[in-house]
Amino acid sequence: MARLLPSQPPTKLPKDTLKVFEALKTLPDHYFIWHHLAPWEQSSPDFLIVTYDAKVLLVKVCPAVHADVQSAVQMRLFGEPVSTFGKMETEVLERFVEKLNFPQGIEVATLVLFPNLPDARVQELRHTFQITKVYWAGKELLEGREEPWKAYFSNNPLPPLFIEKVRQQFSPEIVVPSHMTVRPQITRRLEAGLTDYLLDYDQERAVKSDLDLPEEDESLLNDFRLNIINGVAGSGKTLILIYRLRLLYNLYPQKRFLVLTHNRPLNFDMQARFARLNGGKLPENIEWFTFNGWCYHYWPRESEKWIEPIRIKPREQLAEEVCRKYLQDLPISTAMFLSEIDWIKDQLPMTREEYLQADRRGRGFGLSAEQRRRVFDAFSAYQQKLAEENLLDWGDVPQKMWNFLQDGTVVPPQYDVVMIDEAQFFAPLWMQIVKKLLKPGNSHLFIVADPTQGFLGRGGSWKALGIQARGRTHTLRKSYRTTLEILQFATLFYRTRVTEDPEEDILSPDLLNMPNGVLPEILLLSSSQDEIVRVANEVKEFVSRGYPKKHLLLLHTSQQGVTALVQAINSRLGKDAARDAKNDYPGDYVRVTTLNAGAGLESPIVFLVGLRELFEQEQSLRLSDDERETLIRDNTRKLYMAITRAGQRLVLTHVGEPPEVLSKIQAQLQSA
Ligand SMILES: Nc1ncnc2c1ncn2[C@@H]1O[C@H](COP(=O)(O)OP(=O)(O)OP(=O)(O)O)[C@@H](O)[C@H]1O
Repeated sequence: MARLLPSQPPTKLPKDTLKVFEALKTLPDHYFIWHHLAPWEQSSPDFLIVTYDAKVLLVKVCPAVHADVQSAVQMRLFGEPVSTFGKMETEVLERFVEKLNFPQGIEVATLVLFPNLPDARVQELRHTFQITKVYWAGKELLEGREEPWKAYFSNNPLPPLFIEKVRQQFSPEIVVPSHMTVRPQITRRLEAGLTDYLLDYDQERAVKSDLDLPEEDESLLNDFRLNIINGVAGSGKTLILIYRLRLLYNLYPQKRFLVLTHNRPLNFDMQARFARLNGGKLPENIEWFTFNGWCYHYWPRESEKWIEPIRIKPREQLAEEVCRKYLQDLPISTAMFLSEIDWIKDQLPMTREEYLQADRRGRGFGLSAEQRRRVFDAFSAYQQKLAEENLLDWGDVPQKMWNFLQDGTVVPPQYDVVMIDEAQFFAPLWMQIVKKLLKPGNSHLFIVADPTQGFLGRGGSWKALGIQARGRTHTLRKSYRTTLEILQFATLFYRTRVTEDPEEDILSPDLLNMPNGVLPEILLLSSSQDEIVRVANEVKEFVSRGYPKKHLLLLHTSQQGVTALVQAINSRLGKDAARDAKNDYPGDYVRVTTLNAGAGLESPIVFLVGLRELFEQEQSLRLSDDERETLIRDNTRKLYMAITRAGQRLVLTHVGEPPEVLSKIQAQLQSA
């Protein structure tokens, strides 16, 4: 069967186009066929067909029936202007080819297809109307045989760059303009006048599968339609989400959309990217939130006041106090206790009994039945203390929201489409809440994630998130963001430090054909102050060499570090030369943010700063073996994510001797 994209038409097609659609499907599988989609470009051929030997045919369907022909011929006989019979379709094809502006000798064949008329009649008319370049064909072509089609393709194969140009013009919905990508330009392409890229075939499939949104009265068999994209860092997941959103929004402009992320900088970044694709506009029926931001927005303030969640330090103190009182004699540190609190709050609200029975696999440390009882008592005491002081954890926000949804205090909007980026950071409870936001019976849930960057560290999996991923998942292994050196560095770093992973969710990148670049650089500094000064100077140097400020992204392990970096850069380059990416849309400034908030961002040049803090924690003598292992795994995922933010240059800074693993990997890459 031919490969057709999309494999199902998204909207109700005119019956004749649908007939052609179905007939094209029956061609053999070495035919690649695209159906015109971009709703903002009405006047286009309906189908683009490319054979395995690079021959190309553009097809426009003409719905004319016998009666139209009769009147057209009569009009002609009486010397009246000929009706639009077949003419409009022919002109669309001619204009398309003209716009391609190919040099002489490079030809693209074109065909108007008449599914309601016999071929003999169609040829007669073509002759009468003196059509020369564009072929016309009648309904016999739809009988499902390959042979008759062959006659309409041009004789010579089209060189690949020309095929790409045809595809760019035919499918604007998958064009990646140069300002939307960090992928380097290739001279050969530039010489051919190609500055933009296209989504690759797998990406395009991910954008275009299951685009149909049923009408209100047509329910899907399941609650909602699910699509998951699992992809390595930089494989275009965010891009795919945005492109799919643009398509769906244009196909169904009245529907209600929700885009959720885990962190604020990514949320701003996505809105900016979408606006750029959408003529600078952010439509009102698309809502953009971080998950917590959504809860904040829909919080029922009239029944329960919003309380600003407790900050990290006082939270640790509170947990330490409780730990000392309830868990002192057990090998459970404050960090473990806090992690257990987070885990409990990530699940649907749990009673004591449910916690004692809960499946804690993948948590990194085991607890006996007695220890569980004690931990739950400590947890209850912790909750009690929070309540007494009128405080709240971030983890309580979704817990409360769940209850509000259950008892009807909050009646949430019902979205037709919910899209989640960086879903690896979503907790099971968040997913349960998301499911409640989907319009029952006819909605879409589209999820993109890179498990390597996230959730396995929290003991998660799609299953644990309540998501039936089987058969609904697309996998993307090719990274477009970064260089071979940077991706190899990230992969080696990951593999050296995390050896035993439940392999099912780990994705190995496809390193073939990746562009080369410089090796990641490791700067060693003598103090944290030196580190800030050095990085600020390096930034100044890049800017003075002409690099745009927005091409620099700095990720620091701590919020204080972020503030110090912003100040140091601004004192060198002027007010607002650097800003915390958590608070703003991307602009012409150096983005600085915490390592955690860096997920989903990217930049040609990336600095990772304050790494000592991260590695030092791992050496702490207070950690049990289990805890150390968990921490190493979490830090590794975090750093893997951070390293893969870089497009072309990566600089890591470390105060004092770097951990062996960094020097080892660098040496390994240098000798390769
Ligand atoms: N086919 C493509 N052609 C050109 N550029 C591409 C293509 N696919 C992706 N890109 C670019 O590669 C970069 C990475 O894409 P994106 O941010 O969507 O990846 P991601 O999978 O979401 O990454 P991560 O999970 O690491 O944040 C972006 O600059 C994007 O525009």
